[in-house]
Amino acid sequence: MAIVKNVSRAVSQLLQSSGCGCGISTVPVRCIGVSPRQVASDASFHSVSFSESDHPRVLITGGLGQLGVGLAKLLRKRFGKNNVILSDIRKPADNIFYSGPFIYADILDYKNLREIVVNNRITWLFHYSALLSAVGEANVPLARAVNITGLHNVLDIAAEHNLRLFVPSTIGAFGPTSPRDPTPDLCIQRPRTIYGVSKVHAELMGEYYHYRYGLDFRCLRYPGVISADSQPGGGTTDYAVQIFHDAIKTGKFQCNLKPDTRLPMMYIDDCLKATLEVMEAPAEALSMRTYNISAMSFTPEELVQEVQKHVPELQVTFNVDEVRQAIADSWPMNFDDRNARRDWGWKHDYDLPELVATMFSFLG
Ligand SMILES: NC(=O)c1ccc[n+]([C@@H]2O[C@H](COP(=O)([O-])OP(=O)(O)OC[C@H]3O[C@@H](n4cnc5c(N)ncnc54)[C@H](O)[C@@H]3O)[C@@H](O)[C@H]2O)c1
Ligand SMILES: C[C@@H](O)[C@H](N)C(=O)O
Repeated sequence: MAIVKNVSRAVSQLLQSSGCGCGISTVPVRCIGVSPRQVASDASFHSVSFSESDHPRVLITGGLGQLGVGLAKLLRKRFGKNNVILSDIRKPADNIFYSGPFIYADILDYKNLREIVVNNRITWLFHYSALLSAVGEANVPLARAVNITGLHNVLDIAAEHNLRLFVPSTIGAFGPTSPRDPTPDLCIQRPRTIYGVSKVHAELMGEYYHYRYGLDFRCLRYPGVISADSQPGGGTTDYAVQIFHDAIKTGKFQCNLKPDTRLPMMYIDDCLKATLEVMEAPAEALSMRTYNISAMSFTPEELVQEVQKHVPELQVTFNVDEVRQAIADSWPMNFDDRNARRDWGWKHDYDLPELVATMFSFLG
């Protein structure tokens, strides 16, 4: 009976505690271990287990997708090649395999993931594994497993081993009842895709673990990301990458969204820069744990006009994919990222003309 009273007193203190959550590591409920995997009671609140002068030891999950290889490159430049381990369940191409440490890691295999974290003394984890919006709708059970069960494994391991954890969220975490122009950080979030639902779940679970167990959880809501040297993994914004390849290869592009569908977008370098910056930001600068980030917002029509400045002969037709269109129509048109700009100095480098010029100079 006494234990029950202590627990409920601790829980109510915890729920009443504001923003920073300092001192939560002493809350006795953590020792009792409500977490199925017994989060360690001595986990320090700001979970940096390396000294400030040391480099973090980094693991990237789902690293062979559109964003992971670029992130590994950026982090290796900053922290040293051998301090950044790229992982996935797919086989890496030769150039990736020989560019730095690569390891097999299935995020659904809790023990394997924990072993990797322990054996490699990981201190920072970037959790990129996911099924994106369009492929998620095509395979809901798999999306649920990877995006939700996988996240649970990652959260528990991160809390248990005192990791700083980055989980990307997305414009897809909003839905038709959210304000769309612009979409602020805090508003109604009722997405209608399994991808969006799993990302809202990730935001909430990460923040819950932060306040409850002191997990150093950091999250950015990415816009649609555009890159030249990596292919997107089955999202609604993929058209904005495909157009460049088709313009160069065939001079013909078939767009699967309506010409006036406005969505927030970002060049990959800005996206990865923001990711590193928020991970390096001092904890006291972060008034929130989940931030919108924004750079530009355009429609297929506007993108085509800009692309045609470089490839005037490009022929464009529209063949709307109903699933993707319905998703896009429920997403933000413009993203309000004032909090990121104020708290940790976020600033994008690429607008639409700069992005298009960069893509063409990269793709030749
Ligand atoms: N690319 C974008 O436009 C964008 C926008 C917003 C948010 N994000 C988020 O950023 C992250 C990275 O996105 P991306 O575009 O590189 O995704 P992607 O689809 O290109 O890559 C995801 C990777 O996850 C891997 N994966 C799938 N199941 C796995 C499992 N069981 N264990 C380990 N890995 C597994 C896949 O093999 C794949 O390489 C995702 O979480 C995504 O939601 C991306
Ligand atoms: C926006 C983002 O999360 C992804 N590119 C998708 O379209 O699903």
